[in-house]
Parts: sequence; C-alpha cells; structure tokens
Amino acid sequence: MKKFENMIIGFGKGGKTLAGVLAAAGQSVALIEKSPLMYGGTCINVACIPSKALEHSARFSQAQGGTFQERAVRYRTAIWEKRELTAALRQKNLEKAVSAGVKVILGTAAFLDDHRIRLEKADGTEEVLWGERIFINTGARPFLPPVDGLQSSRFVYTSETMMELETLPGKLVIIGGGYIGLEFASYYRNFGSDVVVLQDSDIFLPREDAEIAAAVLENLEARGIQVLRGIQVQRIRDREDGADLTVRTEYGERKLSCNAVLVATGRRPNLQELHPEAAGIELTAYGAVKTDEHLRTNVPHIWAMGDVAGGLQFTYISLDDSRIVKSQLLGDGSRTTENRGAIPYSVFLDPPLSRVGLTEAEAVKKGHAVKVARLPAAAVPKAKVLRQTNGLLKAIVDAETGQLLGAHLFCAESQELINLLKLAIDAGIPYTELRDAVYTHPTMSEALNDLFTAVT
Ligand SMILES: Cc1cc2nc3c(=O)[nH]c(=O)nc-3n(C[C@H](O)[C@H](O)[C@H](O)COP(=O)(O)OP(=O)(O)OC[C@H]3O[C@@H](n4cnc5c(N)ncnc54)[C@H](O)[C@@H]3O)c2cc1C
Ligand SMILES: NC(=O)c1ccc[n+]([C@@H]2O[C@H](COP(=O)([O-])OP(=O)(O)OC[C@H]3O[C@@H](n4cnc5c(N)ncnc54)[C@H](O)[C@@H]3O)[C@@H](O)[C@H]2O)c1
Repeated sequence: MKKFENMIIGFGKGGKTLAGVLAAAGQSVALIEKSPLMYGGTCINVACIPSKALEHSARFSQAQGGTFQERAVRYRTAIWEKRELTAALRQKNLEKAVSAGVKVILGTAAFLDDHRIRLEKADGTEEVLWGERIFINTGARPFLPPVDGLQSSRFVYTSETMMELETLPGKLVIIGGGYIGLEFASYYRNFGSDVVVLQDSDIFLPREDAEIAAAVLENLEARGIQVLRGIQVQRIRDREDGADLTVRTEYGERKLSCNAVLVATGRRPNLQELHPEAAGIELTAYGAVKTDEHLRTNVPHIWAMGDVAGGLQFTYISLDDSRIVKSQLLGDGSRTTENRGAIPYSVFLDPPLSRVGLTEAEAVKKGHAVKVARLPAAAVPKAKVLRQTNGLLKAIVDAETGQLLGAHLFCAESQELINLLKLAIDAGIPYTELRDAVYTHPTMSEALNDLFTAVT
C-alpha cells in the first residue's frame, strides 16, 4: 500500500494550490483526480474560464451583427476555440503539478476508513492508498430538479454540456435565474438566440440590492431576454428538433417551445462517490462536509476545501481555503474563514454586475444609519468610449463613520473595479478618500470620484 504524508482528493483550485505548497515544503503529496479531462478542476475545464471565453466571443459576435446563420457559424467557432483553450490549460495544470513534485494519480476515490481510500481506475482495477493527512476538494455538481421528462430529454443541458453544443439554439429556455442562468442568458442572447429564463421565486435576484436588481432586469428585458418569475416547470417533452415545456404561472398553464433547455438550478457539494461516512466525517444539513473555521472536519487529520465545504461557490474561495489550510500546516494558523475579509463577486452579464458588502436593506437591518450614492453608468466618460452606457453604480456608506458598507456596480469593467472597493472595505478606508483620490483617465475607476461625491 502506497503511503503519503498528504493525500488530496480532487484536482480543484484549493487542492492543486495546496499540493504545490506542500510539495515545495518537501512533503510527499498525492493528488487524486477521477477524470483526465478534469486536470486543473472545474474552473478551467467546464466552468469559469470556458464560460468567460464564450462571454467574450458572444459580445464580439453581437458587435459584428449579421444573420442568424452568420452568428451560428461564429458560435461554433467560439466552441472550438473554447475547447483549445481548456485543453491547453488542462495540460499546463498537469505539468505544473508534476514538475512541483506532486504525484498525480488518476482514479475515483472512496474512503475505506479515516486514513485509507480505495481508488477505482478507468481500466477497472483498484488500489488502496494511505494518507497521514487527507484534504477533500471534490467540488460540486449540478442539482437537477425533479421535473417530469427532464432527465430523459435529448435537449436538456447543464452548463457543462451546453458549452459543448455546437449548434446555436434558435430558442433557448433556461430553468433558474441565478448566476449560471443569467450569465448564459446574456451570452446566448449576444450569440443570437431567443432566450427565456424561468425563475421559481417571484422576486428577481432576491439577494441583490433591490434597485440594482431592478436595473439588471430592465437591462436584460431591453436586450430581448424574457425573465418569467413565479414559474413552476411541470414537464418537458421532446419533439424532433427541440422540446416543449409546460409551466405553471400565476395565470395558469403555459407552453413554451425551444431548441434547447439549460438547467441552472444550483450546484450541490459533490460527495457522490467519496463515502465520507466510512471515515466518520460529519456533513451539514445541506450535504456539505462540515468544517470549523480552519476548514478542519470532525476528524482532526481531514480537511475540506472549496465547493464541497459548503461555502460560497467561487474559485477564489477555494484558493483562499488552501491559504487557510496552509496557515495551519506551515504557518501560525491565524488565517480562518472568519478573517479573510469582504468577499466580492461578479456576474458576467453585459455589462457585468459586481458586488461587495451589504445591500442598502441589509445595512439598515443591521442598525447602520446609512448614506447612499448612485451614479448612472451613462455619466462615466469611459462608458461612452466603450459604448456601454447601460447600468447603475450604487454605494452604501455608514453615516457616522464614513466607512464603505457595500458597493453594487452594474457597469462596464465592474469586475475589475470591485476589487479596489473590496480593498477599501478591508482596509477601513473612508469613502471620502475614495471620493478624493486621483485616478487615471479615461477609466471606469474614475467614476469613484463622482459616485462618492454623490453620497447624501
Ligand atoms: C458555469 C460555471 C461558471 C462559473 N463561473 C465562475 C466564475 O466566473 N468565477 C468564479 O470564481 N467561480 C465560478 N464558478 C464556480 C467555480 O467553478 C467553482 O466554485 C470552483 O471551480 C470550485 O472549485 P473546487 O476547488 O471546489 O473544486 P473543483 O474545481 O470542482 O474540483 C473538484 C475535482 O474533484 C474531482 N473529483 C470529484 N469527486 C472525486 C472523487 N471521488 N475522486 C477523485 N476525484 C474526484 C472532480 O473531477 C474535479 O476535478 C462557476 C461555476 C460554473 C458551473
Ligand atoms: N461569475 C461567477 O462567479 C459565477 C458564475 C456562474 C456560477 N457561479 C457559481 O455557481 C453556483 C451555481 O450557480 P447556479 O446559477 O446553478 O445556482 P444559483 O443558486 O445561483 O441559482 C439557482 C437559481 O435557480 C432557481 N431555481 C431552483 N430550482 C428551480 C426550479 N425548479 N425552477 C426554476 N428556478 C429554480 C433558484 O431560485 C435560483 O435563483 C453559484 O452559486 C455560483 O457561486 C459563479
């Protein structure tokens, strides 16, 4: 039986980063991955990177215009280009791990007990490995709602399979109006599809600032994307060239026909094949691996990182999880999930929506006296240069301390700008400094001068 000081299950962002760190410290590290098509994990193969490559191609295609046929050709090329990109990144990730001295092992892992795992390999053989310390980084998988006909339909896709579809769907129905649903709605609309989003709740983007959510909805609708709320999908039936959906609305039943259905109804921690119970690992009620703020499970030599640990599902959270674990193994243990600072995020719409901190309603509920600033994107010179004048910027400031409590940027390049505001929140920089700082011109950053001047 092969023995390792560190056994990392899953080649995700946290796993591969920690593997490199521990190997560099001279320790033996096994990095176990079930699929050769997933070296480097979800992000680079089937999620962030390919989807943002398509987002870029889609915006470019929209700017070029043309007939549906011309757009469909460009879409197919974008899928091919995306495949080339992910294949190159996959190879690079594998080479990087191997050259760092990490032992990359292909096979599906299942716990036998709290130190041993059984590996099932593609050729049907099995091997048992022993790990002194074990790190679970097996990610998340799509949740498919129990809709009649959904599993058997030939036209139902998840984000992963959708990005392999070479034929641009004329009509696309998306079930789920969360991050994936709205991002794909935006991409496929720019590629040239007719898009309808079906959201179960009545409220659009319920976790976002209400004013910003309204601005996003208005923008999507102006782009021709239909967002139907309060919808229950009842059944899906295939036709020759697509599917028919029967949905229940507040006005009764309605039929929708399309060429493709994307299911984007959330992603759940992936523990399907791992059998954590064999190691005595506790799970949360939500089915994630239960950890403390150091990401340690109830079994002291087993940790969990990334989506499987049940926190926010972002690549940079998984990366930061590896820093937290590193801090315990090689540092002073001071970094935890409680002190990693404000967490920003971006939803890659057109323009993107980026956020850090509290909404106005959340700030008020927490007892802050707030001042609010708003700025239409159209007031920013760089937005005009980019011909992306849609959108709204909003900031929430504590009226007593002048600290920035939240920023909500629905505007061009907000995915870059938001990181600056995250630093401001973490460093406790008062809004007046953001208001009076010298920024380069013409940039979207200089909008902060005007946004924070508007604080009232
Ligand atoms: C369409 C889409 C777009 C996204 N866009 C963004 C974005 O723009 N920005 C962002 O930050 N996040 C984005 N995310 C979320 C992001 O992809 C995830 O949060 C991140 O990839 C999770 O990484 P991880 O480290 O938890 O594990 P993963 O990268 O998911 O790695 C888990 C690995 O474990 C392997 N595995 C699973 N079970 C076993 C087993 N039993 N044995 C061996 N190996 C196993 C899997 O094959 C996989 O390679 C997106 C997600 C999706 C689906
Ligand atoms: N830009 C980014 O950082 C980015 C992009 C894409 C995905 N992600 C990550 O991936 C995760 C998963 O994304 P997601 O969009 O699948 O999940 P999500 O939780 O963001 O959204 C799922 C949506 O589907 C709705 N829904 C659930 N069941 C439904 C049903 N039966 N009918 C209609 N609507 C239904 C929910 O109300 C919710 O609005 C996100 O939490 C996010 O962390 C991040």
